[in-house]
Order: sequence, then C-alpha cells, then structure tokens
Amino acid sequence: MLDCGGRALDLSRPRVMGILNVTPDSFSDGGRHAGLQQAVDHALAMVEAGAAIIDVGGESTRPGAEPVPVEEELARVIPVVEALARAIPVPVSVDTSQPEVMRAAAGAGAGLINDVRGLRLPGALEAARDIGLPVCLMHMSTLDPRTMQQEARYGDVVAEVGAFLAERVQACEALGIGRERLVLDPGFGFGKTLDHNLALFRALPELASLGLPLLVGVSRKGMIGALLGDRPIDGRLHGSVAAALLAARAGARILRVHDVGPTVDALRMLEGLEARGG
Ligand SMILES: Nc1nc2ncc(COP(=O)(O)OP(=O)(O)O)nc2c(=O)[nH]1
Repeated sequence: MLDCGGRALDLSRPRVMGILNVTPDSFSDGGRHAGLQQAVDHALAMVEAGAAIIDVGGESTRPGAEPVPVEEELARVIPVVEALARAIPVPVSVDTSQPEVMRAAAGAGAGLINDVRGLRLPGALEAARDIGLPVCLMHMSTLDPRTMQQEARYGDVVAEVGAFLAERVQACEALGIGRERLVLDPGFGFGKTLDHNLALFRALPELASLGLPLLVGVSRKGMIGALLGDRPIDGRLHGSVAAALLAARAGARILRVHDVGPTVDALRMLEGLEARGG
C-alpha cells in the first residue's frame, strides 16, 4: 500500500494511472484537456473508468520538447491539482521535475511526485524529502528531451538502467526518503531506441526484482507504432492495451495510460482468467 498524502494506492495488484496532460503539445493528446473544466471532466471520466490514480503533467517530455518555464508549468498544473484533490477520490500525481512545482502541488493536494528526471534537478531531492510524498523515479538518458535520443547509447541498457535506478534509490535513502515511498520506472522512450525499449520490456521481471513497485508507461508511444508497422498514434490503442497487459504480467504495478477503460478491462480479464486458472 502506497500512502499518497493520506489517500491509499493499493499496489497488491496492477493499477492504472490515467494520464492528464494539461499541455498544448503533448505527443498524443496535446491541447485536449488544457482548460480547467475539461481537465476535471476528463479526470472524472478516467476515475469512472477505473483509474486508481490520475497523473497531471504540464510539460511535454516527448523527444525534442522545449522546456516549459516554471511559472508556466505552475499555472498549468496547480489549479488542476487543487480542483482534482477536491473532486476525485483517488490520489493525484504530478508529473514534474521542478522542485517548485513539486512543493506547490503537494500544498495543493497532490499525493505522488512523478519525476521523469529521477529527482536530478537542483533542489528536487530536497523538495521530495520535505514534502514527504511517494516518488516515482524514472530513467532518462539526459536531463533534456531535446538531446535524450541522441544519447541513446548503452553497453547493456538493462544493466545501465537498473544501475541508474539503484543509484537514485540510494540518493533518496541518503536524504531519508525511505524505500517505502519509492516507485521505479525504466522510462520507455526516454533516450532509447526501439531495441533498447524491447530489451527493457523483456527485462521487466528483472527490474521488478529490485524490490520496488514498477511503473510502466508505453501508452501510444513510438515502440507500439513501430511493432505495428509504423502505425500512427491514433491507431495504437490495441497495441497499448496489449503492452500494458504484458507489463502487468511481467510484474509492473502501475500502468500509465491514456486509454483507461480498455486497459482496466484487460487487467480485469487477466486477473479473472489467471486467478481462476482459466
Ligand atoms: N513515470 C513516467 N512518466 C511519464 N511521463 C510522460 C511520458 C510521456 O508520455 P505523455 O505524457 O503521454 O506525453 P508528453 O510527455 O508529450 O506529455 N511518459 C512517462 C513514462 O513513461 N513514465
């Protein structure tokens, strides 16, 4: 059980994290939920469809994305976190690397920090320590989405991503952020080629053996399109659901997805059929 600021996230079985991008330029749904009411309505619909947590992001981190000024990220994210903390019964996570946004989001009622940069920006570790919420630590090859794909070079991607995550856990523990607050994420698509992503996906059981809950985010990403013969983004639903299902079977505990209903149904089928040995 993850204590998300007083709201529990039961990780005894795989859970779905609904993506709420309040950005104009996210790779698959930019601009769709930029208004406050649209954002709240979409979050409510995802909770209704079975999302166990809603992830609010104000900065696109797709390859090549331009950085967002902190003031702009705050303006996009904090009103939505405040509204959702009142409107929905499940935890709200904030997808940010900025310490100021982490602190403001915690004050606004966020229950988890989702940092694609693994608390590597100056002040991020201290902010995470101070606010006391659970943190998802994700691997990204550089700190900048504009360069991460150029830096997609590994001797052994699984070993190197695993070592990175272990190092970030140690950095957290050194500041008193206990393992019980940590979630790990190999960062699919963040400075990885297709082959790297496939190697990491196949190594999920190994990464799960690090002993901390795994978050997997492959929804609608390039690796899905590539495996479906360069399928465009709006044709990646079925592939995304299949990948989420296989990630859950491999040990992932949080599946970060755009399409909550189909993913929840797939996980329920997995649970029902496998639990009953069907
Ligand atoms: N922990 C975690 N967080 C993430 N945040 C954003 C994206 C990118 O997807 P999306 O938010 O849909 O796109 P964008 O970054 O363009 O907003 N992927 C992950 C992920 O794989 N893991």
